Amino acid sequence: MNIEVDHISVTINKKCIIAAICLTVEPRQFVGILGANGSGKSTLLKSITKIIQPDSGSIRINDRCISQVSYAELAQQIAVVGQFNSMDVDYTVTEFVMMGRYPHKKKYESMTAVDHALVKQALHELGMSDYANRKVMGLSGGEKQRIVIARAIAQQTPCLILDEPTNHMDIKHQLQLFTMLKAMEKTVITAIHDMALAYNYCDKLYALKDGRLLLSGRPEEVITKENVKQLFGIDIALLRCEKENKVAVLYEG
Ligand SMILES: Nc1ncnc2c1ncn2[C@@H]1O[C@H](COP(=O)(O)OP(=O)(O)OP(=O)(O)O)[C@@H](O)[C@H]1O
Repeated sequence: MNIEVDHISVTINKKCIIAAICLTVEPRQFVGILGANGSGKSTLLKSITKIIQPDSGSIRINDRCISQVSYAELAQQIAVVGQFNSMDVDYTVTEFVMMGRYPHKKKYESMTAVDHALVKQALHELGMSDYANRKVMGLSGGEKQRIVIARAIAQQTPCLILDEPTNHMDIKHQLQLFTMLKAMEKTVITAIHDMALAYNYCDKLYALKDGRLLLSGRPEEVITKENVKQLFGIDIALLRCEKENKVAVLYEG
């Protein structure tokens, strides 16, 4: 799936939240959105998923203007993991993840063996198989986050849009999640605060500052000492681990 965001701006209560943002996402590209708290990452992602209507500019999905794509159709194309997810439901984990199959169903259409298999597979991929019959309400923060992602995976869309998906997750599950997302070869757009994950997993990064696009490019072009100072006002050092072909980011304050 390709996504083209062309000069979108969002104003809320007369305050400019994002201004003239442009973004191009190629099919199966893994794109990270960086930026300090309040820089506009969620607002940008909500605009792409039609939760917020920009005041100006346009968004095209597979060369179609998003205003012409219905919510039902959008849900078959894009699965969303929001920053805050309502989990106050009296569902089992399986019932919750099964909601990811709704966009593919007509009214009153029953779930099939294929739907059940996809839910089972998604739970397996997130390491949540043993929790299938547990109640959502009793899960820990990290476990809840993993079933929200499992629901998005079960939705079987070509594109995933995630707002800080590693929230509440321990380091092992963060790494597993990004390794899994990368291996899926879907189109992925994710807001992300962890610069090492962004550096090591993303194909392309966009960096926002005060609602404006400050930088874009490959991780090694965007995450530099100078750029991070400009974006976050902190000094970093990049440590290269040649054997693993990975980069660690040391925050120097
Ligand atoms: N409905 C709203 N009313 C007023 N201000 C809003 C509203 N929605 C967002 N904002 C403001 O817009 C700015 C950008 O918010 P947004 O959630 O997009 O930032 P973010 O980059 O995702 O931040 P974070 O890293 O903290 O999640 C913030 O200053 C926020 O307070």
